[in-house]
Amino acid sequence: MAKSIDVSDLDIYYGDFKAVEGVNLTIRARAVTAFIGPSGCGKSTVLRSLNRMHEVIPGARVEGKIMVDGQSLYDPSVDPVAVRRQIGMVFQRPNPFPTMSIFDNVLAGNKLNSKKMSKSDAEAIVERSLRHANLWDEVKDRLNKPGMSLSGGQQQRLCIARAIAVEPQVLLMDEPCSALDPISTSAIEDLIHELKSDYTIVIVTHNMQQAARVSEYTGFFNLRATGEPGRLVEFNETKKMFSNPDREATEAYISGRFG
Ligand SMILES: Nc1ncnc2c1ncn2[C@@H]1O[C@H](COP(=O)(O)OP(=O)(O)OP(=O)(O)O)[C@@H](O)[C@H]1O
Repeated sequence: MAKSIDVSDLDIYYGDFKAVEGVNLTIRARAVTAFIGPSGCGKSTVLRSLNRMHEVIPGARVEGKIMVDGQSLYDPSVDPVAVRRQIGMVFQRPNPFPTMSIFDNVLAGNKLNSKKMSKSDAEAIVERSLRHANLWDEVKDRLNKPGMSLSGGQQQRLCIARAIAVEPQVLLMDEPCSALDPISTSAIEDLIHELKSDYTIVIVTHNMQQAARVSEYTGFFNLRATGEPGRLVEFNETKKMFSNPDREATEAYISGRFG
């Protein structure tokens, strides 16, 4: 089941440094939400706070509230490892486990979660996840070859297969195409379109055309000045954001007048 996420009054710190201030937004289930904005405005920081990846950095902490389908993500009773299984992350650079086969890479998350499974269950999960990631036809005859033997675009789809093999409800993507060529980028964008019928997707991208192509909602983050915390300047439907944004600063950024 895809989930919605409600963020209120979110401040995020690295030690004493307040990196992000006062973020309020709702991420809809079964839709793609894009985060855009200039470098250093806190897009990745906010993204990482959505599955508690942020807190693995020493000194990093969050204030405010993040509710996932009505449950507080930062409640002391919530297990961060379980959160990261429900809310998966795909990173900028494809990061398959270098010593593992394609088959084992897909199952890596399931094994970490120490689910015992039969060979036939494992095969079914691998096939389903690779099909879902639009990679099955390209790799089905070489599942025992190393994950690293694939092209960059295939490796990124392998990482997406690994993320969805544990059946998360939300997929967070931090610039998933920035290390890929245009053809692989287009394959990932097609995949994002297909995945949104099952998942809630949040994508950080520097590419505004990509945000316009793949998302239904867009958040524009910005900094008032260097050293100030990042803020969410505007959150809107993507169509409106790119045609008639509410804020002057959004218009300036989208039209290339800064950033
Ligand atoms: N691990 C960290 N420790 C300390 N400060 C950090 C850390 N990661 C990010 N920051 C700081 O937090 C602020 C927001 O960074 P973040 O990476 O979230 O921005 P971003 O909008 O995703 O940038 P980019 O588009 O360049 O990736 C920046 O000032 C950055 O230097």
